[in-house]
Amino acid sequence: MSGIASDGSARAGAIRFRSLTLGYDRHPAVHHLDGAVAAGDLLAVVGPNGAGKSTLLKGIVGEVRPLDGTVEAESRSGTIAYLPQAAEIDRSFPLSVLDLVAMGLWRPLGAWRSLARQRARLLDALAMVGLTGFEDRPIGTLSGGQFQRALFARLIVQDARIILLDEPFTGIDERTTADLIALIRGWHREGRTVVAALHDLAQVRAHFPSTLVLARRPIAWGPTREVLTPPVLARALRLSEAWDEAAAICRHEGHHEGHHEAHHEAPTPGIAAAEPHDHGHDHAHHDHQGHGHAHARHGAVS
Ligand SMILES: Nc1ncnc2c1ncn2[C@@H]1O[C@H](COP(=O)(O)OP(=O)(O)OP(=O)(O)O)[C@@H](O)[C@H]1O
Repeated sequence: MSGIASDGSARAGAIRFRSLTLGYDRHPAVHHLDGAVAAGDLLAVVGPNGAGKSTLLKGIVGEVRPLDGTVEAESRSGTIAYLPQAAEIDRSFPLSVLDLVAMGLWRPLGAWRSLARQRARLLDALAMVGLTGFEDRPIGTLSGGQFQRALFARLIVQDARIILLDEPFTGIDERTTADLIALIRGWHREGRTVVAALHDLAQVRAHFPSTLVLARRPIAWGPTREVLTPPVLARALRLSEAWDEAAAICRHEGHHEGHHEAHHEAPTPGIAAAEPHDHGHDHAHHDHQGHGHAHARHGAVS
């Protein structure tokens, strides 16, 4: 099952990008992304610093609005669980571990209506991340690894179909990382869609069947062993370094704004390369159906 309905809309658990451009103050950070994450995929998003990985996750969850194109995921209301980068989370808030995890109970009137059942569910989640006994600890007193475990417990109780993780293991000890990877693999077995921005390529190779290599725009997308090759990674780095930070949004119609080296790169042969949409900058050949855009192989799932 691809997760994409016959009308092209995203089915439960799938995420569909159509010529998606995301950015800040009209400066694109992710440029013309086409394709789909199939329901149930376990996808790593890799790329150099500033490649747009966090921005892409924020675009999926709705925190950053598209400058152009669309992103369609199952639902924005509660069915997407999102773990931001650690640096974005305020730990000084006076909250107990149990309170933090309880924030994941987004369906208070649903299956976990009774307080006793809610509490049992929270305790189960804490047990799954190895934090039994930590319920009343203020979150400010936890170690980095313990705090990350608590955040994973919150993801567990969210019970979401789509789970987005932004560098979940950065600065986290090996033991915790191994435990959290086991949880992620469990989510994959359960058929949830997991998308994680990661820097450790060995981790990606070992645990993530699919990878999207991003350098502001998609460089390659497909089975990890096919896309995580030295030429692809070198190209991602080159394109990222060549990116013009001040580039304005490159629109389908209108004049040619935002020209930069990325648009002139030739395809890397033999990979599921997502090609630049505007070789020669001939915008007249493009339209809003995405004609003229090469699609990542993975993105062509149907
Ligand atoms: N709130 C913001 N306002 C303006 N520009 C931003 C904002 N957040 C990110 N950017 C810019 O968007 C680009 C992409 O950043 P993003 O954080 O998505 O990259 P990343 O691939 O996650 O990087 P890293 O691996 O360093 O975390 C960068 O040039 C960054 O400076």
